Amino acid sequence: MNARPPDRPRGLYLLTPDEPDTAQLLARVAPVLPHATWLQYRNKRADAGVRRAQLVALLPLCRAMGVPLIVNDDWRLAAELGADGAHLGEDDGALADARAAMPPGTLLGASCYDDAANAHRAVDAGASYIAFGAFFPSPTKPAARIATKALLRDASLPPVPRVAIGGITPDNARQLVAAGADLVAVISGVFDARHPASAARAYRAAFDL
Ligand SMILES: Cc1ncc(COP(=O)(O)OP(=O)(O)O)c(N)n1
Ligand SMILES: Cc1nc(C(=O)O)sc1CCOP(=O)(O)O
Ligand SMILES: [Mg+2]
Repeated sequence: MNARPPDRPRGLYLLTPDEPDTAQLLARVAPVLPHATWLQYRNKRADAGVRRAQLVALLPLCRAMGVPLIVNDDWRLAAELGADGAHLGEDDGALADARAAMPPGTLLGASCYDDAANAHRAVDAGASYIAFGAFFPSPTKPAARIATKALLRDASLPPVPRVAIGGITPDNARQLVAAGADLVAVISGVFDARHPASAARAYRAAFDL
């Protein structure tokens, strides 16, 4: 039995592509944003100045659409710019430091990869959601560890939203939702699609939203 609290966020957790041009980034994000529950700003190639400028540009768009904006890797930048959250992986610093420094209610996500023990540690340190993956081979991160759906079904996981990531397509999303994913986190399945807005809508449909 996998009873899901009714107040948990659900749907598409969209991550931005490594787009170097800020105007182009906005042009790519704007049409898909109405279908996203959360947006994560992630750019692994841009320097600090570009990342800051891109976040400053994305914030009003997200505010206008009512979509929380979460910053990958850098909780200090998230706090400084007043973003809605930060997402930290194993190389991104201590969750407890981020939780202590960020305003109450700020979203704080933790990459837990393929291990439920990471999720317990993360929530103990202040994470407000947990992410597992990769569930399928990821075009964006081909070397990602592979996670199994049993993780999402684990009844002993802490009671916070469960995010699935890695190679998720509109077609394979339903099996993760059925296993217990509250959100599916996606880059290439939306931004490399021929019709990104249609693809984003299709993920929502996997949740019957
Ligand atoms: C929702 C979500 N889940 C996992 C990740 C991966 O974080 P990390 O392992 O730190 O890798 P990078 O994204 O920084 O390359 C994520 N960003 N978001
Ligand atoms: C950023 C990231 N983290 C992963 C993990 O397993 O922790 S997989 C991944 C890439 C997600 O992109 P796509 O939707 O294109 O596969
Ligand atoms: Mg990271």
